[in-house]
Amino acid sequence: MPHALIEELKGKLIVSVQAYPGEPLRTPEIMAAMSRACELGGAAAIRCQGLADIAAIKGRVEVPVIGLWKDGHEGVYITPTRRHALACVHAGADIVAVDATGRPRPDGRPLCETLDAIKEAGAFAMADCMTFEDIEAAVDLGFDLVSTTLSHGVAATDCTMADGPDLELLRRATSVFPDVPVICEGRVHTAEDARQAHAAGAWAVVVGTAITHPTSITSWFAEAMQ
Ligand SMILES: CC(=O)N[C@H](C=O)[C@@H](O)[C@H](O)[C@H](O)COP(=O)(O)O
Repeated sequence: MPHALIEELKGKLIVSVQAYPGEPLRTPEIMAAMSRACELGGAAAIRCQGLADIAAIKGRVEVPVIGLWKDGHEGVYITPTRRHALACVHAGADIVAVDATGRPRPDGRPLCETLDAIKEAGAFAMADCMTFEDIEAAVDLGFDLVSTTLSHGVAATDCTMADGPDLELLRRATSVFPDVPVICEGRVHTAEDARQAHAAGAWAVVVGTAITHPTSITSWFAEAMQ
């Protein structure tokens, strides 16, 4: 039986509030204001990037904060080491999201060390996965939540509105692990995508770009009028 904080997320929408390096909205104050706006709209948790954003958002919303730290942009870059994960906990993350793929980690240390450190620090751990095998391994290790986050392997901002979530991976994971909180994340671009992910058994659905990345959303509309 998952902890009450994870249980509270069941059937809910989580919003990912992130701006990328060099973008106009990339300041903690703006990310915190946007997070509060999403909370008012019904977000059951906020997923966010970077220590300053985690701290600012934690101070602004009541709902749980899923924190991560992106360091680099190739290979394992989402909370790549134990040090990054502990810093996210200390910044205020209730749940820490980490890259849980089998790819080499920058410090050469095993993923289980990061997981243990998060748990010892009193937080929960979310496994950002690429494949079904990643999900299996993360369940075996004892992650509190597993997610389809990395299944497409391309930057969220490089997608078009027509790209949808990986429902096939989601369905396989929820049928093999019916008791594990499996999160659908990545390319949930429409309310219909979210409905389908929910119907496919997602414990919760994370929406980022389609709610909180106005540059991408604007380009989708502009391109539709070409
Ligand atoms: C692949 C990667 O680095 N994903 C990141 C993880 O935090 C974010 O850039 C995404 O916005 C997030 O996963 C939500 O996905 P979408 O923006 O597609 O709703």
